[in-house]
Amino acid sequence: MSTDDIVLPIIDLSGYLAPKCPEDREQVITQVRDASRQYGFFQVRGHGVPLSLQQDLLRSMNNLFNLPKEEKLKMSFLENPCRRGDEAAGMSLREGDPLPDAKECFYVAREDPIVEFSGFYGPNVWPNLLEDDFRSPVWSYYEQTSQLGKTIWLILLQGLGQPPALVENFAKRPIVPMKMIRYPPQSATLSGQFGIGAHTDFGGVTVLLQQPGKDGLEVWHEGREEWIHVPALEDVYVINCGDMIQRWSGGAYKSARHRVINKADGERLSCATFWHGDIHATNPLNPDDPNRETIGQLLVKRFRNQYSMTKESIAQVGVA
Ligand SMILES: O=C(O)CCC(=O)C(=O)O
Ligand SMILES: [Fe+2]
Repeated sequence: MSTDDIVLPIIDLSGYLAPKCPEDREQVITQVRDASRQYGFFQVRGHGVPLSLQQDLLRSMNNLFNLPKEEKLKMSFLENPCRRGDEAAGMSLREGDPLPDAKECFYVAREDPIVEFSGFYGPNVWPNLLEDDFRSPVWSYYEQTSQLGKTIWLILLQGLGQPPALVENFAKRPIVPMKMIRYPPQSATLSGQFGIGAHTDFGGVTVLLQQPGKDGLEVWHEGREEWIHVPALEDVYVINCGDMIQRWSGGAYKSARHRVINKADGERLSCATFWHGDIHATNPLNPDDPNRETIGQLLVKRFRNQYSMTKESIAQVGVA
């Protein structure tokens, strides 16, 4: 069952990005803090990512996903040392779910010339498409949503009374994977199969674009024990906090469970930019936290079974 009577707040970020008076910023900081406390999720407009770029991204995603299967297989993320590239439909099975997700995905992340730290840094793979049909718009979009992710971190820090300067160390060489997703029509999925099954996001801030008009995202509301339906609105981003933020904020900010059941007639596209932080960074939400666990260590713990990591590369990240 999902409910339509709770609406996730829509926060206008222009009050933070281009304040007319100091109170404008304070107001956004308070709104973001309250929503992250209550839901772990909120929506934003006035975010600074041009609508035309969002549209270019969606077009580029169609160009990619419409390539022949064999072409996509050549870019399989399973063969890539940095887990960049293509994840075919039906590859992702969460513990406890009877069936794998119906979605297919393509991953890009920050571009570094050599593979380092178990592949958390390294080069991307790009499909054989004209520059303007994929790489160029996707990269501009990546950069813009990375910037937005960093801004949200900044607001979250300030919401807990931390100085904004803390974000700089945290953002030195941020790990920011981006996942482009295509969901098949619900009629093409098996009974009991989700677009993406219920999960929390692992890390920091997620900046999610839903293809306008293609509803499907639902967020779990603990108090009501109901799924909140999040409509796919044009030029509105969905933002949520991952497990790392919940842990580092001492539970002040929630990492809420969510899932996708494609409610659109046809396919549905979405794109998630996951802004984690520098691999060596520790808790910026509470610099006095006695636990000095780094982002790299948390990432290894979570993904060591999925990535093919050698002992040496794990040691590099600083995990025994
Ligand atoms: O496609 C969506 O709306 C949500 C995707 C998501 O939750 C994820 O990729 O972690
Ligand atoms: Fe998610």
